Amino acid sequence: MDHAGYEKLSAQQCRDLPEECTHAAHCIIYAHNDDKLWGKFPLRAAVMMQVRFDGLLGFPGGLVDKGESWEQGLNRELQEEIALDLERFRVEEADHVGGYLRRKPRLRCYHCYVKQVSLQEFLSIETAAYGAPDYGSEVLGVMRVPLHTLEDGKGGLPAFLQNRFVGAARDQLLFALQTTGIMSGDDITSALCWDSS
Ligand SMILES: O=c1[nH]cnc2c1ncn2[C@@H]1O[C@H](COP(=O)(O)OP(=O)(O)O)[C@@H](O)[C@H]1O
Ligand SMILES: [Mn+2]
Ligand SMILES: [Mn+2]
Ligand SMILES: [Mn+2]
Repeated sequence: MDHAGYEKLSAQQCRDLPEECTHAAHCIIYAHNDDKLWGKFPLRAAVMMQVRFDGLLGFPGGLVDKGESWEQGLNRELQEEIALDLERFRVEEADHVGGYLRRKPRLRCYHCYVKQVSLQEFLSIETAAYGAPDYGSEVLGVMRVPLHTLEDGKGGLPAFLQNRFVGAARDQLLFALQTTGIMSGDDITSALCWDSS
């Protein structure tokens, strides 16, 4: 069991969930980034997160409505929240990497999708987000996750991970950073240093 009471499910296990399960789906959009902060600290990648209406950090996406497939619900939410150009960047079933299951107060699976784009495309998605229907209400800011660690061993990702995340978003971020190869397991463990200090 992951912390915060979620069970991590593989994509296949998600497909075996019972009928009564409700679903949410969120997407981790990222691009590899070879730039360096001050020519020194590799930025590694651009990974999109948002400041939500509830003050917590999360990924774009949301509840899948009745009658929608997970992908239909997610693409609708991405259009609402970041004005994603679905002609160019529609999220597909193949982008589904698994889910986080909660049994209480109701059975609900929080599906995680990961979509890689080029840095150029990422920039176009970012700028379009300010024109999204939900921008300024449900979505109060679009940001990139700092993936570097400063010399003090705390600035950058360690400090960022001290923020308040919604639901399983923090687990999903760490899972995606590792499975995409953006960061090694060791890098991630050291970024969690703050938790142990
Ligand atoms: O980024 C995320 N990762 C995992 N779960 C999330 C994330 N954002 C929100 N959730 C969870 O999913 C539920 C529905 O998501 P959201 O608040 O985005 O719905 P909406 O966009 O349809 O209003 C939230 O109540 C929260 O528990
Ligand atoms: Mn919604
Ligand atoms: Mn929404
Ligand atoms: Mn949402």
